[in-house]
Amino acid sequence: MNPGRDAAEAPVPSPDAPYDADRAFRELLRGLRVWDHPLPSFDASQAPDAPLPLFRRWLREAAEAGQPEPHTMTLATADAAGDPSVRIVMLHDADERGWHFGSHRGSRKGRELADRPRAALLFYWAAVGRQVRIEGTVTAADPGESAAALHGRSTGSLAAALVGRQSEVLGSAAELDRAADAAWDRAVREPDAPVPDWTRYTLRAETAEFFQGDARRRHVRLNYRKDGATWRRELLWP
Ligand SMILES: Cc1cc2nc3c(=O)[nH]c(=O)nc-3n(C[C@H](O)[C@H](O)[C@H](O)COP(=O)(O)O)c2cc1C
Repeated sequence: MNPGRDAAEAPVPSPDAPYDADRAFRELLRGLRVWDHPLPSFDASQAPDAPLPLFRRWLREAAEAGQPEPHTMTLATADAAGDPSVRIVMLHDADERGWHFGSHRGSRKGRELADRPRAALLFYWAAVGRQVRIEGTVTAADPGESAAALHGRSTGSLAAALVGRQSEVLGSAAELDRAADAAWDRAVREPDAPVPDWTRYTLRAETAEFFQGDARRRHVRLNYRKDGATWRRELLWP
């Protein structure tokens, strides 16, 4: 194994020195890098008038560059007191109506969105050094559209939705095993099984920011802001 430059420069710990977990962790962090591989350039002056085509292009380029799971995104919501929470969800579609995802109405995020239908999405695609932030208002689709969207997805997605009770406290792993097995059997047997709690949500963007990372930290940030029927574009300091 080649120890590399960092290892060669690291002080050799005495065999009697106690293991310092804090220090080891800090050194691990310091040894990690971002933007240390060739990245695409981004000419913001050539960007389209609206964020959707650019988003679609960047997602495709992230997938082509080998970014694992580029269609997963961080969804931030807030409760009625304004306390934030985040989690990963899957992007089901992005079109003129907005960015679509699915979840349980009774989950923490579902309850937060019912109280306060505002959210932020974040995509980070390390393979291309790109980040996209989208903010806006979220609407819940009606039961018919939600059901159609769920039943158009895989058996695994239906089985996961059928398990239900998302974000409730789980009594034991065995309880989940039984529920998951029953849900899977039902999803196979009944591909149109109803899941009334499962909801398709759509975030209508009001701002969308595209960040292109650069090895020399000369990052490009292009922000789109909705202004009536059109989008305003502005560069931001990195
Ligand atoms: C890769 C990945 C994809 C996920 N996709 C979804 C999803 O599409 N919908 C969903 O409700 N939860 C999804 N989850 C689970 C959420 O991150 C989260 O644990 C769950 O929705 C409960 O969140 P909440 O308690 O904040 O409501 C996904 C998790 C991961 C790691």
